[in-house]
Amino acid sequence: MRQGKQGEILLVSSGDLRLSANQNCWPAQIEMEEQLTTAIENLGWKVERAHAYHSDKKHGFIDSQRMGMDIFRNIDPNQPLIVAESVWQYSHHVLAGLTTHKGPILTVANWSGQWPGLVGMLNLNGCLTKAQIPYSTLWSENFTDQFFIDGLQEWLSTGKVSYDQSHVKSFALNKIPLRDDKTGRTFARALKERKVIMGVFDEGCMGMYNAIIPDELLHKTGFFKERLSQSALYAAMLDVTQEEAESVLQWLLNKGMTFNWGTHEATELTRNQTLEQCKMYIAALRIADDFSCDTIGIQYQQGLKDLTVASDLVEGLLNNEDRPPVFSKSGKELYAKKALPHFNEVDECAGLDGLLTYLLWKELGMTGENTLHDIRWGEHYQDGNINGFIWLFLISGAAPPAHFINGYAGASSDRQPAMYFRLGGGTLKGISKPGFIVWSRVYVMDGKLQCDLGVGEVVALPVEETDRRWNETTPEWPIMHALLKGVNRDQMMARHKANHIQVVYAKHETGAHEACRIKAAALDELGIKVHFCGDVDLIGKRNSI
Ligand SMILES: C[C@H](O)[C@@H](O)[C@@H](O)C(=O)CO
Repeated sequence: MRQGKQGEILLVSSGDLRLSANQNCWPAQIEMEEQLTTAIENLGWKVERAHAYHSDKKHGFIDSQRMGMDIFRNIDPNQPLIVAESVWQYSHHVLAGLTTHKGPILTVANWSGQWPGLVGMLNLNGCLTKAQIPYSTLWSENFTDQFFIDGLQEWLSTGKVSYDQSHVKSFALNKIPLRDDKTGRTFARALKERKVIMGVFDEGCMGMYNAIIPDELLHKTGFFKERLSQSALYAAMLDVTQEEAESVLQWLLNKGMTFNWGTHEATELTRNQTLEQCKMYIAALRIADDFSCDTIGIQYQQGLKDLTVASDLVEGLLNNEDRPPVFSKSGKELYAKKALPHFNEVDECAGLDGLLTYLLWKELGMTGENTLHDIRWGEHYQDGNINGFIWLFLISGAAPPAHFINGYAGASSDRQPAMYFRLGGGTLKGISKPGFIVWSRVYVMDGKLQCDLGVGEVVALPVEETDRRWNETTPEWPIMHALLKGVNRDQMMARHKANHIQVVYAKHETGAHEACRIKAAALDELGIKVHFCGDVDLIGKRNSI
């Protein structure tokens, strides 16, 4: 073990498992580390990188759990340590080492949308929270702004950063109208009594320890996992006929959806890749039906990615009520006229939330199509109508067409970026329509299931601004421009315990507040500790939904 030096900060950076992603994103990491190092040195400290650049791999990320463990074995566990992120990373690469690290831990990301670095850091924060490892977290555009410097200074001198969390209100300590409370609780009691099945196609995705709900916690909510295998999904795909796949595709074409097909499999989306996705869509519904699943999650990123095309088109369709009909081998229509809520990247926290929301919204007489997005980035935006911090919610491939401006006709399928998705497959992409949403996140903290939720507004930005935001991030993925009511950027970043955020539309603003209160009561009834975030009208108009 290397003995730490006084006044020295250790720096580690976790990366992807995929060599192509690590190589592609490495220049952004170098730039970020240089800026971060300058900021730390300006405050009189030295920075020592705890692992070197690999000249053979052509990047300097930790790219496996074992590598992370070995690096942590060789450092002084009492030294202050920064995990610096500017790319999407697998948290388990560093989680093992961080579990035994005793010195102060700070996670830092650059405020950039270029690669999912903020997303990677938020995932690590969720994992550290679930693992009950103390940490602080900071973010910055160029590492010279006052918020960042003050936070860094505080961390260097006390080992902690304090945040303004005045936007958070405990559900338990606040009253909501009796009627909303009753509606939420009655719904939740019925769900818990019937019990529901969450079909998990290979648990755990890309090191997202935070996304796995321990069975002991989950069972208390009335949710139970059916552990399914992606091998079975692939086998079931082989059983789907070409005609069945063609009829799904034809249905989508009839709805006016655009497929940006080319011919070069390695870099372009092809018609064959889309048909393979249509087979996966049919196979997923058949397996879900075999096991009577109420919701399913396909992991894709490990295992299935080496065999077949991306699952995104499938995921977006499953999350939509109006979707191509699928029949069992005996001719029964499966999940007719219903969504089969899908949790991307087998994020079980999103699965619990997604199903509950879908069913509750139906009960309240609304359409409950919902999805998770990554919290990818955001910037202040101002024009004649809008003046606020507009988050860029983006997910790696799919959102339900019901969320998009012009539905299916506003949706397109673009080839998944080759550095993440070697075998291609298309996304289900569109621009989320303006309107009011309830946002939420279920997470594990202090050994308990907890949930943050609030009200937001999706805004329509001018085409050029949407395109600019897409071009600054990943233009192949679906986008939502969201304004979160009463929560500023730094409050959100300090508080949020996951890379993902769940979103569902309400009919109008008062309806969103009412639905948010009812959902909070339902979650509370399931035994989940609930926190309102930002401006949620706790008194509200009744019967506004
Ligand atoms: C393709 C990438 O790995 C994505 O899967 C990643 O950015 C995420 O979406 C993480 O939630």
